[in-house]
Amino acid sequence: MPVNISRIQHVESSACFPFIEMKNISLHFSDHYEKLCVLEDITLQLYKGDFVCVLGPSGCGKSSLLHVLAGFQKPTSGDITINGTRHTRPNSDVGVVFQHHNLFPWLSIQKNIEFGLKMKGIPRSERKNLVSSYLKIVGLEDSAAKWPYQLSGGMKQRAAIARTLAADPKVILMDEPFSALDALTRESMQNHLHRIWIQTKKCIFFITHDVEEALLLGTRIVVMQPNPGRIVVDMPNPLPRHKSIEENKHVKEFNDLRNYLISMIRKQ
Ligand SMILES: Nc1ncnc2c1ncn2[C@@H]1O[C@H](COP(=O)(O)OP(=O)(O)OP(=O)(O)O)[C@@H](O)[C@H]1O
Repeated sequence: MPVNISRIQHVESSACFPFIEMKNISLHFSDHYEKLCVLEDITLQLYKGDFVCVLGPSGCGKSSLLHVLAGFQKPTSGDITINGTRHTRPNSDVGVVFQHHNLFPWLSIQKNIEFGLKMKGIPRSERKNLVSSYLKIVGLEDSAAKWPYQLSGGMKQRAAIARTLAADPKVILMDEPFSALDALTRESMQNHLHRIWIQTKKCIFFITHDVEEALLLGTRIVVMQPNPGRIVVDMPNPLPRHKSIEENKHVKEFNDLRNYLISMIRKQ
């Protein structure tokens, strides 16, 4: 069935109650010479189980929006609520995975994943069980005792994802987490993340420059435009979620959707 692009634009998510809501977010920076509108009047709702992929040209404000959502950056105006409570600073509801893993080099992989659980005061036996289950989810059961320097780039990023998952955040923010990886590792990481999302149904907010990656992973796709940074597309991804990434690449609509999204990214 051909994709009716006009029908899928700006469709509301089927779930009825957003558990993260960004309302009229603006972010301005100014110096002596000019005022820069990095984000202008952004309203976005995230629902449980959403995998939102954010695309847009360089400098359109994707990372800035993530920083505001993480609580790292105070917006100039607007509000964020999580489960109805105002969100103003970094906290354990929001986990972040960056482009470069930030594992502690002095701790084994197991201890890295355990770190947040220990901070939360979770008893040792429970910690052990949780760490093994997260190691299994990211496919690193055999690397528990290794040190970060002994792992490949993709394995380190998987360990960083496990560490974030272990803290049980309500939403995981990812800022181009695979962009430093080679093409093959990247493909394998996409499969891992797809499986992790199927297993955990965590809400994920994922920034990428790669339109295909967004189509293969996202349940929703958001496109931003610069000057000022704003959302121009917020659409559900019509590709079937039960299919594997490999199968979806061969679905007929895949190319139409990719071309549509590329045209929206380029449109000024
Ligand atoms: N602290 C800051 N002070 C001034 N300007 C800033 C600051 N942080 C970001 N900017 C500006 O905000 C704009 C958006 O930057 P941002 O990093 O959010 O874009 P992006 O879409 O993530 O870009 P990229 O895809 O290249 O990573 C840029 O013009 C950037 O120079």
